[in-house]
Amino acid sequence: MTPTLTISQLTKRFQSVEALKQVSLTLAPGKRAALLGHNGAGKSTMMKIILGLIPFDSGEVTVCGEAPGSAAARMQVAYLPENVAFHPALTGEEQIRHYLSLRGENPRLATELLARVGLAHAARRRIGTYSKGMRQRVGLAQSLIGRPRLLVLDEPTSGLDPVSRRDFYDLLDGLSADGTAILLSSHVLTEVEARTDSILILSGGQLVAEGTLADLRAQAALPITLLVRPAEGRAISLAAVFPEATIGSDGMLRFSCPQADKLPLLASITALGPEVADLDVIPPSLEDIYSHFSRRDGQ
Ligand SMILES: Nc1ncnc2c1ncn2[C@@H]1O[C@H](COP(=O)(O)OP(=O)(O)OP(=O)(O)O)[C@@H](O)[C@H]1O
Repeated sequence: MTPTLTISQLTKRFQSVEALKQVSLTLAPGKRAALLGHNGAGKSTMMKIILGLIPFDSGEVTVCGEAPGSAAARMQVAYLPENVAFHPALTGEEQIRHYLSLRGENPRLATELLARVGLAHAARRRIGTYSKGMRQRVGLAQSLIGRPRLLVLDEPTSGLDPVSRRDFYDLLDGLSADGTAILLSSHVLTEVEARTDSILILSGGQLVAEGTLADLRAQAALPITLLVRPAEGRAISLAAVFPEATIGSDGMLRFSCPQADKLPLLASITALGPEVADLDVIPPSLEDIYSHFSRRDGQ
């Protein structure tokens, strides 16, 4: 299948700053990728290059096989900025009708687009009366004009409450099921963990990690944590058996062990039978994994 987005050995400099260094990635139709990275990692620069807003120094970028910024590529790509601004006096319907007309499409499609993003009930209300989540939906409806094959979303859920976030990702699921590829940046690691197909981590302009969360977890090989609750009155005797564990103020024994040692350690803990009241296995969180990769080049 031809990738929707291909980036190969992309490098971009701003005077002395190397904002992107030899970045390569592909995004297939219908795939949702999350772009993570510290402030200044190069996320916006990459998005601007994909949209054709700024030139790059070397490498290759194609959007549906076309050069970014070309008329053919622009027909296939849509962008939702983080803080999308609309004229407050326009209704949602007027806003979308206007942009449909600019794009040479039938303005009547506005009703369908607004219904698609769950705004049918408010289509004739002024945008000035909308909540932030509703404005994001207008932005998404606007970005769907012309059925783009690639959606570039800059922190699309920032400022949204958990329910609005979930609804927003539900919308993206529907679009990706229709074959739209989605590249979104976010700082909310837990939501991208559950709602995207792959995670891309930029650090200092380099793509330092790429894959599913399971891939990244395996690559990072971070230790897992085991939390053991001793049975009543057994904390001291249990701690004596496992000097490597630390005892928290809550009386729990905490183990940090490499993945490879997990099963043997579990076996030795469960072998103690009634000495142990409960046990939790806590894998490294996405934050742990993200920090691991982000720090690799000393950031
Ligand atoms: N027009 C510019 N002129 C000079 N330097 C720039 C310009 N645009 C970006 N940079 C630099 O390029 C690097 C990458 O910036 P970029 O905006 O892509 O980061 P980002 O990952 O989007 O950060 P944030 O999360 O803060 O938005 C930074 O060091 C930034 O200062």
